[in-house]
Amino acid sequence: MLYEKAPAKINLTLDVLHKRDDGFHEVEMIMTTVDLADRVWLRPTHDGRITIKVSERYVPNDRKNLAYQAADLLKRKYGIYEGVEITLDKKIPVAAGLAGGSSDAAATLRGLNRLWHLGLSAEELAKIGAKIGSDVSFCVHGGTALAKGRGEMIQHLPAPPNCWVILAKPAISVSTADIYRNLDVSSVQHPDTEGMLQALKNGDYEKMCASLGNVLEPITMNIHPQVIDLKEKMERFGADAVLMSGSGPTVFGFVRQEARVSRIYNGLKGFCKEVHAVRMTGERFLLD
Ligand SMILES: C[C@](O)(CO)[C@H](O)COP(=O)(O)OP(=O)(O)OC[C@H]1O[C@@H](n2ccc(N)nc2=O)[C@H](O)[C@@H]1O
Ligand SMILES: Nc1ncnc2c1ncn2[C@@H]1O[C@H](COP(=O)(O)OP(=O)(O)OP(=O)(O)O)[C@@H](O)[C@H]1O
Repeated sequence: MLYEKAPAKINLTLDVLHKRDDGFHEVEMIMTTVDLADRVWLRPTHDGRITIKVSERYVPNDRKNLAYQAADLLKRKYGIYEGVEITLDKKIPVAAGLAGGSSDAAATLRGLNRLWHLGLSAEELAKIGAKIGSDVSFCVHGGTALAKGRGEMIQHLPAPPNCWVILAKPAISVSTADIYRNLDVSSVQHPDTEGMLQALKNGDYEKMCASLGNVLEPITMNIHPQVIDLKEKMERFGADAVLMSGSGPTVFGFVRQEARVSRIYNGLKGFCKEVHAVRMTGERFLLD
């Protein structure tokens, strides 16, 4: 039995440059991993099958599961006869904008690379991962990165300055495809990606807070006003800066002062079931 950690990501910036001919959007976004992680166990079996065990009600346990797709891709590509039982212990909220499914798929790729002795590099795994979803390539590497293209072109960046991150997910589900579909590319307010790159390079907390931006935020807020409400509450409770992650609906807030963390956490817990206080790990997966 082999274990892999599958951490969530947040978007420090998310910009859309244009809509491509293949229907996807050309993005430019800065992502970083946080220490809220699913746990993935891989057990070799002799029946040649891929099986998924997961207790979360809303997570599929068949080929719709992104971890299944990851195993299936590797198995076919490298002609593996062995089977594998994949057990997912979900800690990352589902359909939250935190790349939970993508990270499970990425962890499965890293784990099966070890279990099946494939000897693939992180770059090779990330390329395979891109076939499953746009966020999988980043999740294979983890850490902090600028992602371009559909999300699969990765440039590594320094870890963000140290602070607390409060994550809060309203009890609604958001379809990423719907949000992109509702985006009018000609009218987006582009975030300050350059400012964020400088903030990371210089370890500048204030500049990081000032440079947060996500072009999908107003789209999701328009459809789900609960996200506006949550962002306002987090700001009022004392977060230094607040933004929606990915296509939402999770909202995250940065806080440096320890005393404020519990105030914000407890304040939000009153009306939001899924609240977490985490750190940005900056931890990158280096494969040998
Ligand atoms: C919102 C983000 O999570 C930010 O990190 C990603 O851009 C989306 O990543 P993801 O959920 O892995 O996305 P995918 O599963 O590849 O695509 C879901 C849907 O989102 C839309 N999509 C996604 C990525 C992209 N660059 N342009 C798009 O238009 C497409 O309609 C696609 O059918
Ligand atoms: N391993 C998995 N964990 C969670 N959901 C999964 C998984 N595999 C497939 N899914 C499906 O994917 C949908 C989106 O879940 P996920 O948690 O990956 O969304 P997300 O955090 O919004 O992802 P992203 O930020 O990449 O857009 C779920 O509703 C579920 O049906």
